[in-house]
Amino acid sequence: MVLKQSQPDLSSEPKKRRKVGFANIDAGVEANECINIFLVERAEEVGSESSFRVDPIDLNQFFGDDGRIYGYKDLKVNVWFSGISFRAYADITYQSTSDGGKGITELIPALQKIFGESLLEKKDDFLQSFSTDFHYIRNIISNGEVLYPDTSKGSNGVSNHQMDGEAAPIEIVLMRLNSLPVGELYSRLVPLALLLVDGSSPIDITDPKWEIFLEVEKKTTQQGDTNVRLLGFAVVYCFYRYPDNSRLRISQILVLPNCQGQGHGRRLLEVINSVAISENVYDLTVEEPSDYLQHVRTCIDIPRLLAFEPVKPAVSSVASQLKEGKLSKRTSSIKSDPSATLVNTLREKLKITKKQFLQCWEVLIYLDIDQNDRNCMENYRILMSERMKADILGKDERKSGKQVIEIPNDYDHDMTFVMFSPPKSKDQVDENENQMEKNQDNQDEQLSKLVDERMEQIKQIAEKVALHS
Ligand SMILES: CC(=O)SCCNC(=O)CCNC(=O)[C@H](O)C(C)(C)COP(=O)(O)OP(=O)(O)OC[C@H]1O[C@@H](n2cnc3c(N)ncnc32)[C@H](O)[C@@H]1OP(=O)(O)O
Repeated sequence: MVLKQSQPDLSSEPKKRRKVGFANIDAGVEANECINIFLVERAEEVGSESSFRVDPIDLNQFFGDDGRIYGYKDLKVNVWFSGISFRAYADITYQSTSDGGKGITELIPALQKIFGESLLEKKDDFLQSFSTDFHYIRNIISNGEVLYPDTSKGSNGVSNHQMDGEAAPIEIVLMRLNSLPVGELYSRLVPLALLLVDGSSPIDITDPKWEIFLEVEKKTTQQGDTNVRLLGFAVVYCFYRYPDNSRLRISQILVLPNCQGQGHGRRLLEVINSVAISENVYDLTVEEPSDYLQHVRTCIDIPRLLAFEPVKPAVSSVASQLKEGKLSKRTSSIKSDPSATLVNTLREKLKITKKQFLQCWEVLIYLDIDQNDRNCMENYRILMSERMKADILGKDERKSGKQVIEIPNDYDHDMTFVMFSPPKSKDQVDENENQMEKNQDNQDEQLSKLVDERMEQIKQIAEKVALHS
């Protein structure tokens, strides 16, 4: 990487600081404001700010407690990340440095927290990596197990229709992470996970239970050479389940930012679903899915559920109750959950967990009702509200006297609830009831907002599913 100005000798800095006092305290600059990350696939793109710009979740988290960089005038950091070698190079420019009371932030160690050993020091080495590592991905996947396309044409439940009409064939290859070259590849991919997956951390690649699904695009050149480009990957852990089974958990899934929204994430998920079924694991879970991943996952699961014989009549029996009468006038709520038998069957056959099935269940009911029927939609909203309230409070809320109170926080005020069981003495109960009344209006408002958000999510999924069916 290049530091366009050499750093000053800091040995005389403490004296200077005393002289300027508080008047010139350096306000610093947010890392998010002065660092740009570009994903490039050719050496010629390096240096051009019109290259593909990555939109990281939050760069500030890698720069101290306040996310700010101190001691630079007109600092600009452009990081070039290669989609071929998965190496990085940082171009750092600034007018001058001076310690304005907060020191001078060391940039390289902070960038190394993100890019690790992938961050190359010399620009020439980085530029060369485009040619030296041109077949990096091709060489690595040559030992992998090809899961897609399925040569037996759909027998594992994954359709191969995506290949039709595509300029280049797509492959999904499964590999163990504890083999040396694959582990090294994963280490080079970690920066993408750190930048794009909220709260992610690198995994222990020596554990033999980690596997990686690599999705690639293969292009044959006019000279007959095959070029392989990585589109995305998913890291999956296989847990032991007593006594003789296992569970699969998707820990990280990522499609390269310049390839997102083109169906690659969906394809990866479909292949992992099919592996879970063919290996007959107990179930397939996803570790803290992001909202968008959850959206894509539900869009995939809805058609799978609709095609599964026992689901339709079970959904219709709940939906039919929404079609008649007014739910607001009922004294008791309707039984809207699917039966335990159905939940269990779906887990056994499709490997869908109960939690995920319940998410899909609400969409399935929505799809079964007439969305132009106002009465029906009002009933559906009441049902959703009851379900969400029960979810937050727990099903035996009244029996246990559990309550939800709103707690302010620095992040998302709307979404913070704390559940507590009130104390038993009379005074305490009275005080508690006062508190409850005070909170009641606010709670109803909060719940109504949550229901609105959920209804919007459901609507979007329903529209997508209708579009793809
Ligand atoms: C456990 C974790 O790792 S959580 C973190 C997840 N990863 C990240 O957030 C990293 C950054 N994001 C990504 O890498 C990607 O965006 C992913 C992995 C989340 C999704 O992959 P993508 O390739 O972008 O998604 P893909 O193109 O396959 O699907 C996109 C669209 O197809 C729709 N779709 C997919 N399958 C279906 C289907 N069967 N029926 C209807 N719609 C469908 C989706 O709803 C979505 O539509 P929309 O965006 O227009 O609403």
